[in-house]
Amino acid sequence: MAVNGKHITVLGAGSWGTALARHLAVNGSTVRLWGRRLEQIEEINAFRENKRYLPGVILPGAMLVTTDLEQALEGASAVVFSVPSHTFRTVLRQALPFIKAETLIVNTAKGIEENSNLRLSEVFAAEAGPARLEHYAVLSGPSHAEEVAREMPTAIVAASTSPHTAVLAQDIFMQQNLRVYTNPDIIGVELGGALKNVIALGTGIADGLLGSDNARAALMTRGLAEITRLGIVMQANPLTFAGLTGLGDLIVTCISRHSRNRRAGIAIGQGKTLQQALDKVNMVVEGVRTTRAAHNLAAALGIEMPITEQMYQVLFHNLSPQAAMKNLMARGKTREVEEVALAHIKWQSQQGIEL
Ligand SMILES: NC(=O)C1=CN([C@@H]2O[C@H](COP(=O)(O)OP(=O)(O)OC[C@H]3O[C@@H](n4cnc5c(N)ncnc54)[C@H](O)[C@@H]3O)[C@@H](O)[C@H]2O)C=CC1
Ligand SMILES: O=C(CO)COP(=O)(O)O
Repeated sequence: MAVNGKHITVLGAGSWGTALARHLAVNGSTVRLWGRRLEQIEEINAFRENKRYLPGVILPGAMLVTTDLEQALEGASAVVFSVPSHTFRTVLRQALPFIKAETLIVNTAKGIEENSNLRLSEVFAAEAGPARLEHYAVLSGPSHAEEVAREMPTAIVAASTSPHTAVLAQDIFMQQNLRVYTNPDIIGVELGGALKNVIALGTGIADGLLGSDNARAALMTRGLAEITRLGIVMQANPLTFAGLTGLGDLIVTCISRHSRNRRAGIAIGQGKTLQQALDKVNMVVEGVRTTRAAHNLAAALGIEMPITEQMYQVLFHNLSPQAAMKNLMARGKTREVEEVALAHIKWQSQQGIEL
């Protein structure tokens, strides 16, 4: 069943939900946007603009914007979740009674659930039942809301364990200024999208502290190496981390002025506390919770993630950014790519790919 041109509901009226709702409406779908805060929804309806989260972007007049979840979801042929990852389980639970079993679900949040350390597709399977994963896709990649809403050329990925579902998600978002690729590796796509935020907080801290291009490049590249190391053990395809949802998103988040994670990191690097940095950004900074989850996952799986470890100490145990940088530079000698290359070969043989 094609979805394009039908009713699509976007849950979450923050910057990403608002930008995607606009995009889908411009792309020819009938769109409803749901947000939980009445005051904010009334303001969007009055001005056709989300002044707090996406100022300067005017929304199409025909789009229904509401706080009524049942009204938003009635008859929806696709539901796009654009809420922060730590609220995904709660919003999903509230929404599921109004969503038919065969409805396409697209999750755009980037995070790992704290405490359970579950990827969000695992949270979905736990709440909706594993059979519905067949209708579940993840949309991820380098895509700041501020630019997608202004139709800047952007390339992203729709990932699903079902090739048919990945193509359905690809079809509803694909447009002349938004190229959507498919990828069956949902594990790698979810991990790349979540873990790049930890590294972007780190490069932000280094930017705030030192303003060094060399340090930023070192953290990005070695950050990708440790993301890949964890991903391989979690059964991701190592090549996914070299793609849009890995390297691509890491680049944009570590260099963009729009990045919340980068901006929070810069504030910390300049001497602000974590709370002061979060107050300054005043939007969701996913990398903070993800740092804790990644730290716990790495410990549970016995994976070395030195940058994540230092980030964990800075964010939650008052280690100074200076000391964290010193600790990273003082690590013992090691090799660059051999372990990742060996893990890739092992992964290929596990998948039955002939070498
Ligand atoms: N902003 C961007 O450019 C992009 C964001 N994302 C991801 O999308 C997700 C949402 O991020 P943003 O829209 O940027 O966040 P945001 O900070 O702009 O907005 C968050 C929205 O979620 C709402 N919210 C908070 N708690 C809620 C709850 N319990 N129930 C319902 N709504 C709740 C807030 O009221 C607000 O409308 C995050 O996981 C982010 O990583 C992904 C790609 C791009
Ligand atoms: O994921 C994003 C861009 O692809 C958004 O990153 P920030 O949350 O750091 O703004």
